[in-house]
Amino acid sequence: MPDTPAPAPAAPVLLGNEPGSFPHSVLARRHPAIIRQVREAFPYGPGIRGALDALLESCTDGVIEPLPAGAPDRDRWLSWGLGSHIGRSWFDVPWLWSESYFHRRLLEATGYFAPGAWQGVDPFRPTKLAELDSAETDEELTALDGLLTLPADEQAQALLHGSLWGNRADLSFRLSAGDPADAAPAPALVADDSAALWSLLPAAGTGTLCLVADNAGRELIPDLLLVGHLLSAGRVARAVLHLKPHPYYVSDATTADLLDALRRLTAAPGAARDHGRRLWAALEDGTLTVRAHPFSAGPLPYAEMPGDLRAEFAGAALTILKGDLNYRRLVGDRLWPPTTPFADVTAHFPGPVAALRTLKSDVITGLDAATEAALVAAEQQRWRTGGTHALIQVRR
Ligand SMILES: O=P(O)(O)OC[C@@]1(O)O[C@H](CO)[C@@H](O)[C@@H]1O
Repeated sequence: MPDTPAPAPAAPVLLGNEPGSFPHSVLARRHPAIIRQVREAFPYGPGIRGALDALLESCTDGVIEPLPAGAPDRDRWLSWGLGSHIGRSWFDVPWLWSESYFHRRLLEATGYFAPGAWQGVDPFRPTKLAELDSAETDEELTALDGLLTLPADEQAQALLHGSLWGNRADLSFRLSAGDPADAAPAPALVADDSAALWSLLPAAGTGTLCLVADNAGRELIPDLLLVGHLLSAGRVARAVLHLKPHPYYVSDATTADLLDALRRLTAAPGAARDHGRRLWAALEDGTLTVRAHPFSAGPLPYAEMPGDLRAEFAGAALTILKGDLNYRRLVGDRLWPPTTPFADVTAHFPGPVAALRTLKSDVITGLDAATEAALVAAEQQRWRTGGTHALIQVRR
């Protein structure tokens, strides 16, 4: 008999086929709303409008269809399971897969991948730029001046929280989220391993930080500020920023969004401009590098990441995964009992890993029983999806 008990069986993978569930509402309501938003973003001609209508029909009442024969990433999607999902309802395959393929098909419909006039045009750019140019962004940048007088540790903690709560700025989420006035009372932070996080980023650190970004605009800016601070404070020697290779989940950050954010910072007054200039210089001298790995916009959990990405994360002093979707991919997009240890479900990850996430889907692990009970008592299960709670979880 083995000394250690067998690991608990994995929890069920989330599907979108249960009416009334959050995943079902995303497929049935949020995706059609995203198609409507894209239809209005640009004066697309009849061909693209027709393709968007066809996608709407397919994703609500139809089945998953193959990619066109000439699609540049057709083989990659086949290796990600497309072959076994063709002909099935979007609601009956893993929710994570279904959402990811929806966003891939949406870009296809706008002509993003095919040679032609619309190739490479991000249908979400107008909303991303509006957010970047907003008065809220001005306020957040101005607030940086006030940080300068704080002791270094407090600055670091404030920038960590800025990056964490920046994850609320998710444009797809706003298409279906309730009024912020519905926001629930505390505990806002349902898990806080920030002490463990800082212990992995000591002063005079010689390691590399990987930050896997989530949304552009008001999330990417605080992510950049955090990365810039960790570099200039000497907690890491190098940083790698992982972005999406193409527009994804409405507001996910691409290289173009990084450049927009840097322009915004360097054009701002005060401390924001200094941060922007330091980040610019770090990119130029290679202490900050950027990746856009295809797997970052893939439909699979991180347990199935390819070897090159695994090797990169294995070599990092810490990998920070931002946002709800990265969390789902990290822990497997399963309906775990909330007290399932975070260390158990992230044991597959090749190096120290931290999740910074506001809660916007049912998936959750690593809560203590008292916290779960308090959340359920206050809000039933709404705390899981409302975006009003957040977590910092770390596995060394
Ligand atoms: O990863 P993010 O930007 O924090 O959140 C992505 C998100 O809005 O999309 C999914 C539903 O489409 C949910 O998991 C989550 O609410």
